[in-house]
Amino acid sequence: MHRLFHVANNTALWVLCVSFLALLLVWRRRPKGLPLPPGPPRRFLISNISDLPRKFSHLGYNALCKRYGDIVYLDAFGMPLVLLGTQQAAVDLLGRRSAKYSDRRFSVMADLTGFSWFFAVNPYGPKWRKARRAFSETMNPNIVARYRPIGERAVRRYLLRLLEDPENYRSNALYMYNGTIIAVAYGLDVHAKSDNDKYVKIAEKTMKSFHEAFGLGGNYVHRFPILKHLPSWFPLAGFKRRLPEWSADARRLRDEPWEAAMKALNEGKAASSMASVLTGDANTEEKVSIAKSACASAYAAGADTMFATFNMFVAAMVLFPETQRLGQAELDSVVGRDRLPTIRDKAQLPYLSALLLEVFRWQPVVPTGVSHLAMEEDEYRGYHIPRGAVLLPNSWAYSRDPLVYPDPEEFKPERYLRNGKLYVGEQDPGTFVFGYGRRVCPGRYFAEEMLFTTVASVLQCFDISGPRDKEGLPVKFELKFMDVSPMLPEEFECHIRPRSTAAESLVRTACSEAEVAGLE
Ligand code: HEM
Repeated sequence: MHRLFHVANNTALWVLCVSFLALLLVWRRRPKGLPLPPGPPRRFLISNISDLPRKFSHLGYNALCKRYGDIVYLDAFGMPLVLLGTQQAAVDLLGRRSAKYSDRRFSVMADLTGFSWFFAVNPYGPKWRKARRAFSETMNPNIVARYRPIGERAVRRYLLRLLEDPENYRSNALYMYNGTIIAVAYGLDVHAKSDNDKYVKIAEKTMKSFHEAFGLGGNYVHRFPILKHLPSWFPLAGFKRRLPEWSADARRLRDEPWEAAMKALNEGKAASSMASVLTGDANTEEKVSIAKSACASAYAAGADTMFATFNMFVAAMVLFPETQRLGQAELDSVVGRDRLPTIRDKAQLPYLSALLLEVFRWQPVVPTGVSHLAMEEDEYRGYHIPRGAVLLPNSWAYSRDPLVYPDPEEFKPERYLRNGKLYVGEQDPGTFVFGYGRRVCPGRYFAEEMLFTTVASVLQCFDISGPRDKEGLPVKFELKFMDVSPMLPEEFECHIRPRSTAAESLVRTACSEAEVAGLE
């Protein structure tokens, strides 16, 4: 009796197990009979929510890919997520099949706040296409050359600030990139004593609101758009109480600098800018709105990313002083010590060009890239990718591929050099740090020029060093990062001093406000 009960019990268990496995297989098989990519098992009610990393998601996603494979499937409360663990998978899908993967996740927050002028968050469609076209018209490699004087002037002012206020090198750098984008987008010259300074403040405040709205607070609404119907007094509806402030900020950044640019244009005082190019054609309400979107998007996507990259450069110079010395030696022999370098020197500065490439790779500032949405179902390496799946690249993981980048944690500009010449080949970090396909960063040409000018000018005139002990000797320190987007290094002890009295006087001469004002 006891034995019979045992057998019956075992049989029941087997039947249960087999049915469960069959169910699982049916569940994971999709229309074409293909399975979904592998991934951690989904849990009852919470699907894969507990598998999603809470912090530094590039590390968590990388760990999942190491465990399950190049592409990994997760279910976030019904939203399919596909992690792309290798650069090959990202290029194959987001790049080569970009016709299928150029959408963005619908953002209810963009509509609620009015941030839908930021075309980076727009779904793939006519609105995005028009804004992107307008943006690219004013940011292609030929046009970018027109903005060089703006970038050079901003860098010169920054050098002066480094001399006079080296402790605040970070906040001054942020001001430099903010001001540069405002000048490029609207032709408004921004410096502390000018009236235009207020546009930097508007832009900073607006981006704070943007991150609040699209970050943690607004996240629930992204996931469950139905929450937008909650009354504002409801406990989970804190985002609703903030909406008026976020919307006002979104409007201000889109409208106020644009209006100032139009006024300057009408008075014949405007410098060449994105606005001055786009306004020529902006003869309907729709075209004006597109032009405003393109200009404000430049600020929203451009200033923080350049600022973050510059901070990674400073950290690299502190941690790898030999590369700093080699960069300076190249500058001394090619540019000399009597003038500042410009982008026109780049072709003669292979080591410095390689150094900037290595900054992009060593710590990608958008480590998980920007997600793309599948516009139709697809098949990849025998797996089914459902329509509406969110595809997440992982630039950080690609930058750590030891087959492409041996010793990936080391900062080695020489990776990109052959016989003293720049040789990028398959190692080009630009193929992942700026994203993919139809959504690839349209500001990259400008970013590369501006960052090159900053890096070369700072190294020409200053020595950068890190923490020291009581005897003044360098001490080792561990670089830590802030879990923000774009990613930033945590603040660390950093000393920035002129390389010589000659370098100091070069900065003062080149940067005197009078000369700066007459640069154009
Ligand atoms: C080092 C600096 C920069 C980095 C690392 C960077 C990186 C990126 C990345 C990863 C994307 C997403 C691409 C994708 O969806 O696959 C992106 C998009 C974008 N970037 Fe950049 N970017 C930088 C500088 C800039 C600058 C200076 C501007 C403007 C002048 C800019 C404007 C944009 C815009 C407008 C988009 C949205 C494109 C779209 O959705 O169609 N970026 N960028």
